[in-house]
Amino acid sequence: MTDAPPIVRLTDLRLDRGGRAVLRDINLNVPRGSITAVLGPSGSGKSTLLSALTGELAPAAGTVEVFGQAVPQAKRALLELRKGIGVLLQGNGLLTDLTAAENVALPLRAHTDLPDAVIRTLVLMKLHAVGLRAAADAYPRELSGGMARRVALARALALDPPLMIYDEPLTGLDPIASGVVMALVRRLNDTLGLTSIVVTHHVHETLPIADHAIVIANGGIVFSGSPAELEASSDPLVHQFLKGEPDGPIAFDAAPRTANAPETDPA
Ligand SMILES: Nc1ncnc2c1ncn2[C@@H]1O[C@H](COP(=O)(O)OP(=O)(O)OP(=O)(O)O)[C@@H](O)[C@H]1O
Repeated sequence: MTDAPPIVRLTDLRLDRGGRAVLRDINLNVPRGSITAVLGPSGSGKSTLLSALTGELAPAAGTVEVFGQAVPQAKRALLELRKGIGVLLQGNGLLTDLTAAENVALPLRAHTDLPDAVIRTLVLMKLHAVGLRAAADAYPRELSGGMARRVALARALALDPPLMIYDEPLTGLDPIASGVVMALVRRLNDTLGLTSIVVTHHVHETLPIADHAIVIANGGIVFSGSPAELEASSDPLVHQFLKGEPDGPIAFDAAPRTANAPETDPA
């Protein structure tokens, strides 16, 4: 795992939103086969970082490489790259008037010319992988929140992407469903030979399945290491984040919104 080139490599990356730097000096290698947890408080820039991986947001400085190549700006090349990235977005995004199977089939219909029978077989395989083959003909309203999340996961896996990105996969799930989803993330990663990036503020549910963790706060990476190192860290920033304390070196919700405001000043 460590000798192979990284699936994602971020070098001296700066990302701007609304005319100001949200993240700066970001350096990160995501090794093939690993699960990396990207942690950080609300508004710290986790979604912004994901946007750079999928090419929605171009770097203001530095580079983003995925599968060994710089993320392209040209639309066609970008679409090609994105086929290799499965994204599980917050809130599932399932179409309510389609069954679970029809939802999972959507990327296959959009990106392949496979005959219906083959698509049906592939869809059932994906649903089986998330433990929901029996729910193929159910509509989203007939599924629990956790089941719907797993259908969305099957859909994200439809095109066999080597890289999976999870954006807050546990939002709205109870502790049991959360445990099921996180165990599934680990199992799919290992059995399908994937590489996974999990963006979340659900630290305690995510660390047990992660190989590597980074914490984003105050515009940069304030920790990078193993989950055990994270939990043992005595860094006040990390401590404040892990304990969810409102007062400390992380300026919660204090980022100025205007383009010209100084970036470190509390609002
Ligand atoms: N389109 C935009 N225009 C201007 N500012 C933006 C835009 N999108 C995000 N931001 C700002 O960038 C910062 C980082 O936002 P981002 O959504 O990446 O954080 P996050 O860590 O994903 O938060 P959350 O956990 O709440 O989803 C915030 O200060 C936010 O207000």
